[in-house]
Amino acid sequence: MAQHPTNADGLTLPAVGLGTYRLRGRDGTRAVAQALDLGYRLLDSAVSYQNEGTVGAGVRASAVPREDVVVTSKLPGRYYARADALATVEESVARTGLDHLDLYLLHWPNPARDQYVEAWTALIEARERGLVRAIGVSNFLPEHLDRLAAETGVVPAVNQIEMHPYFPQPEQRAYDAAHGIVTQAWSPLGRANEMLEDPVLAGIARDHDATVPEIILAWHTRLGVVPLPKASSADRQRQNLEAGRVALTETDLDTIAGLARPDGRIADQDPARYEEL
Ligand SMILES: NC(=O)C1=CN([C@@H]2O[C@H](COP(=O)(O)OP(=O)(O)OC[C@H]3O[C@@H](n4cnc5c(N)ncnc54)[C@H](OP(=O)(O)O)[C@@H]3O)[C@@H](O)[C@H]2O)C=CC1
Ligand SMILES: O=C(O)C(=O)[C@@H](O)[C@H](O)C(=O)CO
Repeated sequence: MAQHPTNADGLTLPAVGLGTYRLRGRDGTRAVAQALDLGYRLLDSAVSYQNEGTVGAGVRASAVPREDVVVTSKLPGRYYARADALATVEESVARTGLDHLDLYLLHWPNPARDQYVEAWTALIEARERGLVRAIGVSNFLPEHLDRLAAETGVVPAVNQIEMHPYFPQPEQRAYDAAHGIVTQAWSPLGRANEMLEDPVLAGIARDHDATVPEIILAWHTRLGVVPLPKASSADRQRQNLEAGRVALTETDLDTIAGLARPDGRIADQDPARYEEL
């Protein structure tokens, strides 16, 4: 499977990860363990998903060695004060039942509260203490990333953003690439909205004898982005993991670029204004 080496944190990410929003409880644990046994090596959780325990249990239940798995969680904005942030990272580690987490992200910049630099310094400390191996952010815009670099000198390893054919985010991706930040895509399948019925994508899928989700995830991979599709069943998990086998043409890429919509977000969550605590 293709690898996307990140910056100085030294983490190596696989081409596709597993989203876990709404995977909870015993079914969630089974879905996570099944995904690992099918070949997934990157799991995306968050304090807000209330499933770090489920994800950790899935890691322990699978046959895959712990050190081969990149387990991710995210810090919610209500814990951005330094002491809260460090205690929350410790709680995340404890909830997973693992020795450490591999990647920990600030979930949203929440710029009106102006606490994300303080939270970032806490994540730097958490990394120094060995609680997490690598640190990054999610939903950060260039102005937020510029501040982290200017005020702490530490550039995030990862920026996890909404990205799918209706909202392809070329400027943010270019910024991330120019600064050595790996872009991960959340809701890469548009959370199974009408995009999965898009006639243009369906046409490309027919040309490649593939499904629309495979075309979409192959597009992410081709653009150097790590998509994090959430899927429960083995069939969908396998399909998504293997999507990179589809070799899109330059014409396909141009056609998909034409699907971008000015209001293409799946919800009203512009990180310049949106707050999630
Ligand atoms: N950082 C952030 O702010 C955010 C991060 N995320 C992360 O990104 C992950 C993915 O985003 P999410 O919002 O879950 O949405 P996705 O775009 O991953 O879509 C998930 C939906 O697509 C369905 N699906 C998955 N694979 C297929 C397939 N091959 N064919 C048909 N349908 C399919 C799933 O079905 P089923 O339910 O049957 O599995 C589910 O209904 C999250 O789980 C979370 O980890 C998400 C939102 C915000
Ligand atoms: O799922 C996440 O990671 C989020 O950040 C949430 O905002 C999610 O996108 C959502 O829809 C909450 O209503």
